[in-house]
Amino acid sequence: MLLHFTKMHGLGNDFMVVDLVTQRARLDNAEVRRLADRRFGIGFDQLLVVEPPRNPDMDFRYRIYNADGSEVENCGNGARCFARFVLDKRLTHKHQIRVETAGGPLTLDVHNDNQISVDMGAPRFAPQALPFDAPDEQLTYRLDVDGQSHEISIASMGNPHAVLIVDSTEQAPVERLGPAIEGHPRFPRRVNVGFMQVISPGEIRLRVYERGSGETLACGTGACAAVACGIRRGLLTSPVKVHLAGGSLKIDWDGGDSHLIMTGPAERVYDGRVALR
Ligand SMILES: N[C@H](CCC[C@H](N)C(=O)O)C(=O)O
Repeated sequence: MLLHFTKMHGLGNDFMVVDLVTQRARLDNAEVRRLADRRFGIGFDQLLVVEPPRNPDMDFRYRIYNADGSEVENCGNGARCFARFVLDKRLTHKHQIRVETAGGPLTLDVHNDNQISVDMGAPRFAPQALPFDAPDEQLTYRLDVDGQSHEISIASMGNPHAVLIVDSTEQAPVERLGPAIEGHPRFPRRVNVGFMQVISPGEIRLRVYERGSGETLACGTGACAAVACGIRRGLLTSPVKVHLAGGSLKIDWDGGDSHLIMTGPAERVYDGRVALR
């Protein structure tokens, strides 16, 4: 069977996007891992799947799979590419698109200047929302990693994030601490790990070691989680510009239960077809 797909990226966080509204295919974890391989397959950080909604109030169901085959709750850069894809493929003509994800509903707004805003819902900080093993909700936690104690903040954007503050993202020990925290036993479903350098109350640099994919050039939900934790700790004030290796995002959040809005680009690279096993 030949599966049509579009290769896309959001600030270098790259995706294989598949329309399972007009196509039918079964993609199990092993097949996702094979397709994710950058030599034996197509190569991507995440696979994004467009399906008909289960909730009639929604336009689509949006499913996300990491390169390791794990299905996850949300992908922010992917949400912007999702909006661009369903319009390009004429699966909708709407410029405000409602999608259901395993992490909750998202609203995608496609602007005329090619930027796309995503209403990511309200960040959640309760440990059980991630899940994270902690007795109660705090602004920061101590986490012992390989005999060293690190201060972290946590947030859920539907998917789990740990955020560390670093003096310099360039010097941050991402290769060592990223995987050690991603698989830390206090995160039973693993965790995305953000390394945030505060430049000013309205500007940060960020690197993210992503759960199930490793360090990526950008992480949309990671940018949202880092800004939410920074605002909550009084280090940042909305709006915040987030500089990532692949480019910049704008995050607006008024705190509390208000919804966080992420704005940035989405690019199409090529259309392809791949033979499924
Ligand atoms: N690795 C993430 C999913 C992709 C998130 C990222 N690519 C984004 O743009 O939000 C997780 O396991 O929760």
